[in-house]
Amino acid sequence: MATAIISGSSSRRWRDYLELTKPKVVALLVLTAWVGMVLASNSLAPWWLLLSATLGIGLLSAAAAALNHVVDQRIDAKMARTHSRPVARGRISSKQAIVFACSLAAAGFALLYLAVNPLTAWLTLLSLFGYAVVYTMFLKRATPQNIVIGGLAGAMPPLLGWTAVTGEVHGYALLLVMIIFTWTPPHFWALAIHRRDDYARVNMPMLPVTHGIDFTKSAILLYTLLLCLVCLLPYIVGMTGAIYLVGSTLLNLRFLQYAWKLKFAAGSDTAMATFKFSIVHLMVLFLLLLVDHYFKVLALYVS
Ligand code: HEM
Ligand SMILES: CC(C)=CCC/C(C)=C/CC/C(C)=C/COP(=O)(O)OP(=O)(O)O
Repeated sequence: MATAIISGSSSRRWRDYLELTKPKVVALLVLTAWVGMVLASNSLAPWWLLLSATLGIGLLSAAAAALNHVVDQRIDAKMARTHSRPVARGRISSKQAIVFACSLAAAGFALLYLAVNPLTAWLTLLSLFGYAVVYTMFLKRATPQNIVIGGLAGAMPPLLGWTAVTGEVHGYALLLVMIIFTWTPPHFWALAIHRRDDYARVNMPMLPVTHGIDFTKSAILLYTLLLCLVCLLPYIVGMTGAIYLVGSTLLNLRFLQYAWKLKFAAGSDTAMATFKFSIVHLMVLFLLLLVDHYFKVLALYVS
């Protein structure tokens, strides 16, 4: 009985620490970093480099997410979506969460610096700073453009993956960053429409609170259109081939359909459905980039 209680509570604790790291978000961030690593070269980098870069970028992203839980604990406690988070509820103290985040960050930075390269280590640390400090502590509370500007931190991983393999910043990697940067507003504002009252209650100046739901729907539609154009760029500059072009166009048309419905024929669940689709969209888009790349490399070997 006692063992069951102890193991029950230690597994709860373990899950609380895992929750601090926003594992699903970090998983998608790491996937986009992987795409940067793979597309950076026609041959696969050594396995130890890929592993160190994946772990390092993942650890620093997880640390950034944990710091966000500490900074936001008061507002998290008041919002329905976040009220049961471990720091907001007091199951993990601020001090414990900070020690946890700093340990992850130190391990991730050391791994990147020593096993990958200093450029990647510093750029990843800058992304952590951009999210945990610039976005969470300042922008989020200051302007409805918070997630547009702050979105740059979350858009960085493809560039981090690219520099991990090549040691330099390349225009192609910046195109991948631009894709995530333009994807972020429709991704977040769709959720913010659904959760508008939550954000209003804690005085967060999110776009649906400051400019209304109708304005936000127009902004989502316009950013989704912009995203369709930005997604064409990798094909136009010769970075990707026909598989990517066809696949990304189909995905973007579907995203556009969601955004159109949200603006002109929304039901009570359309905003949430759009938010959920945004995640599938980005994941499939980046998997498509991988598939397209492997076909391109295969064609090179065959010819
Ligand atoms: C400033 C930029 C961003 C903002 C403000 C934002 C906001 C959010 C919010 C509020 C949620 C809901 C979380 C929850 O319910 O616990 C969420 C979920 C999610 N976001 Fe973002 N996001 C951003 C960027 C990104 C990026 C860059 C990625 C990945 C590349 C991403 C991937 C995800 C995923 C996978 C989920 C689902 C998490 C789950 O179901 O637990 N987000 N996002
Ligand atoms: C090193 C590196 C690449 C850092 C990026 C880290 C990171 C976790 C980016 C994702 C962005 C995100 C989940 C924003 C939501 O924050 P929020 O506070 O608006 O959402 P919440 O209310 O759910 O906490």
